[in-house]
Amino acid sequence: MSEASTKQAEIAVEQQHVDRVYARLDELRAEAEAMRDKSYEYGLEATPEALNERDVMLYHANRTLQALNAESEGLVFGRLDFAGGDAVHIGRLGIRDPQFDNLLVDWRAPLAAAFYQATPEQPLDVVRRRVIRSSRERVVDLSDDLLDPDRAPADMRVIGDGALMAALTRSRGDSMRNIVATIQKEQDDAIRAPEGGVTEITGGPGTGKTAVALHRAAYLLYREQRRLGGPGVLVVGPSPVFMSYISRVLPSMGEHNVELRALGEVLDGIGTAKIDDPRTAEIKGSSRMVKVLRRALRLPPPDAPDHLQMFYRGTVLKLQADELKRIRRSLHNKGGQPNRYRMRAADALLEALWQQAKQAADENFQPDRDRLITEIGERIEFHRFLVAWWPPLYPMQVLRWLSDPARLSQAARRLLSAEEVDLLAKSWSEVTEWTVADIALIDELRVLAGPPPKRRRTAPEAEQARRAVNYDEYAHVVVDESQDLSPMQWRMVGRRGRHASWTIVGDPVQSSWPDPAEAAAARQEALSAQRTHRRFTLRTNYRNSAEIFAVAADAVRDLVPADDLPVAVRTTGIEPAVREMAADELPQAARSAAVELVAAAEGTVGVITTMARRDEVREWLSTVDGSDSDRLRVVGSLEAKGMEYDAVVVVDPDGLAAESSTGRRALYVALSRATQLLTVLKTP
Ligand SMILES: Nc1ncnc2c1ncn2[C@@H]1O[C@H](COP(=O)(O)OP(=O)(O)OP(=O)(O)O)[C@@H](O)[C@H]1O
Repeated sequence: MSEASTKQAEIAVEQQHVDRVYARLDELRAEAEAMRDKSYEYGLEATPEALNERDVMLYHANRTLQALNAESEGLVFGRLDFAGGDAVHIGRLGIRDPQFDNLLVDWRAPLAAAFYQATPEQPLDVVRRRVIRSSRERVVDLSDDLLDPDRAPADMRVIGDGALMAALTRSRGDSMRNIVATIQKEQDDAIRAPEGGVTEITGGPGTGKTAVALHRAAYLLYREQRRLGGPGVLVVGPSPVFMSYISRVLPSMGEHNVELRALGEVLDGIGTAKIDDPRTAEIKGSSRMVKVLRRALRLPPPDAPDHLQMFYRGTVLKLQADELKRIRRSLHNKGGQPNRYRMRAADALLEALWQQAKQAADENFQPDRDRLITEIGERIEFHRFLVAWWPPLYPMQVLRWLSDPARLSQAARRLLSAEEVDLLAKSWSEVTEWTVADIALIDELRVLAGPPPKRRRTAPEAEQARRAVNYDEYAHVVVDESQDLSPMQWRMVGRRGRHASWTIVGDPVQSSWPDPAEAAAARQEALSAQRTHRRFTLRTNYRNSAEIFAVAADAVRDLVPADDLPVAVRTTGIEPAVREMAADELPQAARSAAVELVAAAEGTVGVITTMARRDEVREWLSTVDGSDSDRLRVVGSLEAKGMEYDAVVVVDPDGLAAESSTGRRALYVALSRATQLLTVLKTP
């Protein structure tokens, strides 16, 4: 038989199995729907037991339907043939036939582990590993690894090789795909690591850290459903664009129960993608800000009255500015959250008024302590004073007050330089939208100030149905691009995972945080409750062609040990184009490069430039064909974090390298985003 017809014959064999799986899937879907309908009938009987049973049925029916309805593309993607002659098919979920025999083994089940772990050196009883590629319900391609030729039966057919290479060469779409069919052993070790403690995964660009982190989340949800399912899993990443890029991976594996949040969206109720200039972001992210904010909360509010005067039974009682200051100080010195001791503040003022009254006592004025406290405490003008002098503190308002440089200088004494105070005050004086770095500060203030009185009561049932605002009981937290979290962001994320186990993914070489030691200390504090710490390093770059990665690596080669750079496995024979031109020719050159790459590449084209010039470059390209489609995107270097495009134009690499103290690393990130084609446009 020719090679092509052998392949067609094997495809037909697999197609038969895939058809059985889809037929069974239809049956199971019908069963789940019937169960859901039945659960509604139970509800009509309305005894507590019936309601309880209905909830359990409904929960199971909905979960099953959700899993069955998850994108069914590539449902069956693998097969293992064992030495004894048995074979199993591996897929995105587990499916049994009516006799309860395996039709499809979930990739996360122990039986499927060999699909990822078996190697020719350690075949784990596997003779042949087969990757099956489908388009909808049709099998279109196969690729085999013969792991143990000595034990293969004589008639075993082995088709092609290189499922991984084929997967890597395909153009990428708008969103990240799941990689279940081609997960590599070093990646699988990290995915299947035990749940508890901290699992840290490092590796250079394109080594699959994000893919691994997401597959690990899916794996843990499957294996530890009881522990993780209720409290939930939080995945934190750099930007909303990135979150949307990765958002389909988990649902495509049937997992919907995961909260994905960009760093600017961790706090409930506000979301932002706006990024400060590097210097301002650096100050806002520094752990010095904890003390600055603590002090800011101790300052009197901007319009606080500077004295309190009350007429009481013909006598004037007056608390002067110094006395009010002393009372404020002693209240704060007790520690704790100011919003929680508004009553204590009232008591302290009333006590001070009583001391005045006591001193003013004579034969005509014989005040009684309890009476005075009750009478003045109930007066409307006393309440008005209290609200102005010790108002409820709302985090965003407190931050906005710091746009006054005098006030900020007071809070930042000996912590921030005059230049730093100016930069911060300026950034907050122009606030139309908060920045990503502000969110961590607002969250810190929220915790330091304590909850302000509730403005509106929500109905108790509604409260129960939703997770609490700023929920912090996640059972597992995944942090992606962790090298870029500032100390303040570590505090914010750490707060949400106090009872959680962690998966932390990053690459120190790509870090844009200028003080790694400070960030490491904050991270250690966030994870201080964890005793187990396991590390995995991924060394193969699956994204870039070797030609592209060689150019990217040049940007940092003298900054880091060679061992910290991954190895790109795929060669294309296409060298990146590096073009030099006069500054005034740059707009036209950028347009031409974008047009060329849109025509040459099948998928997405990213144009990456400095944060400062991204709007300008967007303007240059606004007339290019495809600029209004999703295929062509212009982003600043920080917005490119974690992203990938089939073709990339890097505009002004020297500007990128000079834009901040970690600019060279930002350039490394920009140059390592392309899967197929890279064009670099330099000016002298
Ligand atoms: N085993 C694999 N099989 C197929 N594709 C893979 C595999 N591992 C990684 N990839 C692909 O390689 C690309 C890079 O993966 P990913 O974005 O997870 O890398 P990363 O380490 O997070 O990169 P960066 O640090 O640059 O953000 C993705 O397109 C991913 O789908």
